[in-house]
Amino acid sequence: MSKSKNFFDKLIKPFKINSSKEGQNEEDLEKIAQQEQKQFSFETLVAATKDFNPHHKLGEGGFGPVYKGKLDDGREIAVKKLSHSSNQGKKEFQNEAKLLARVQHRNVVNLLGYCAHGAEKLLVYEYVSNESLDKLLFKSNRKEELDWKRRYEIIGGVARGLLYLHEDSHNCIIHRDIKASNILLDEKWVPKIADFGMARLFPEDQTHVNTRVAGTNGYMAPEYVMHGHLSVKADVFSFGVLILELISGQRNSSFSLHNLDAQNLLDWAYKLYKRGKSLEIMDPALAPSAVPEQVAMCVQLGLLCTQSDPQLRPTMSRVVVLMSKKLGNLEEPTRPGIPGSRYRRSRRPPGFSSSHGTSGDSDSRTSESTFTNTASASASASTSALAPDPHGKRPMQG
Ligand SMILES: Nc1ncnc2c1ncn2[C@@H]1O[C@H](COP(=O)(O)OP(=O)(O)OP(=O)(O)O)[C@@H](O)[C@H]1O
Repeated sequence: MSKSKNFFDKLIKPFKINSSKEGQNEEDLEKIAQQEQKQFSFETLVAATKDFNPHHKLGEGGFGPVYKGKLDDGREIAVKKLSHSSNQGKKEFQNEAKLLARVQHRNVVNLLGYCAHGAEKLLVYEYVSNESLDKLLFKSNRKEELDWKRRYEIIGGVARGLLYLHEDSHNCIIHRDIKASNILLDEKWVPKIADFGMARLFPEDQTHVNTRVAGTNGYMAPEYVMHGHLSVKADVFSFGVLILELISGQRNSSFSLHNLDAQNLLDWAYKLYKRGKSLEIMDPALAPSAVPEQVAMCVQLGLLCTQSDPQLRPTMSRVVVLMSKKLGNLEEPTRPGIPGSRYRRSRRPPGFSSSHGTSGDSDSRTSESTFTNTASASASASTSALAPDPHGKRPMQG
């Protein structure tokens, strides 16, 4: 072989496809293309979860069971098997999931991809290792681990995640179900908002109002419960409830303090605030770590976010600005709205019963009985001029 031929061969070697490896390369390209599409094969998910082994089950929410899994490349994942109640077609599901997989933020659980296999629809999320906030805040004896610094950072992180969903993601996403159990914490206690975009994956059809995605006890903005008015301000309200829960360590939906002249957590916070005693709302577990000025500012912020009039509530961008500012510049909150409870699809005849109070209901999905005008409110949420997009894609204009 001549010198120049040798030189030429060396030059093109990296670009040459060895015929014996040609098939392999094609496979690799296919794999890359699949990853780009964010599509997972069903077999991959079966292998990752050991055939959806019950031991791998992390829990079961309103949309179906969630399994922990491990991909071949070592990544840990959480696979949500959507229950068959989603009546969305395969193509539509794939399109929506593909869009949602583009939503990427440090404070939002990353949707790695999806899988549509026969009737099965699955979502593949990054695995978030440190429990959901409700388990730490309300249920465990690990409450002390949530010192003030962590709680303050959680408030800030959720605010930034929501701001991203409302204003900075490709399509504006109204979450509709901000609550402690939808905030997951990673190993560094970074909060991540879970379950965003579910309204897009469980669309309402002509005959059914999918009230599952409508919200949860004690977190729902009154105008949404009563009149079906859906806007980003409904999320702001739920965020405000979350702030007050983080400070008090009390669940709003099951708030009870004897001898207190208050109907619910928000009412109690407002009364204390008016008397200049905001700090009395504080979870005793916070006593050693609290920074009083920050706690007082956050109580005020929680109250601003839960004001009855949605117009008066700050946008999430304002919340983020307020949190980064020097303390003491907040406006006076007006009276909080009465939070509503979840309402669900019901087979009962209209007018059977009505309740949307906050008393005694827990955050679990057992309150099937709540129904009536609120269901029609949800229906109007999908047609209301204030809610131009029933799937929570766009915020209320103006
Ligand atoms: N990405 C994830 N990483 C780790 N655990 C997760 C992840 N997603 C969900 N989980 C866990 O799986 C369980 C079920 O979650 P899911 O979001 O389906 O329901 P939920 O939050 O309990 O209720 P809801 O449907 O009302 O939101 C919960 O314990 C949750 O903490």
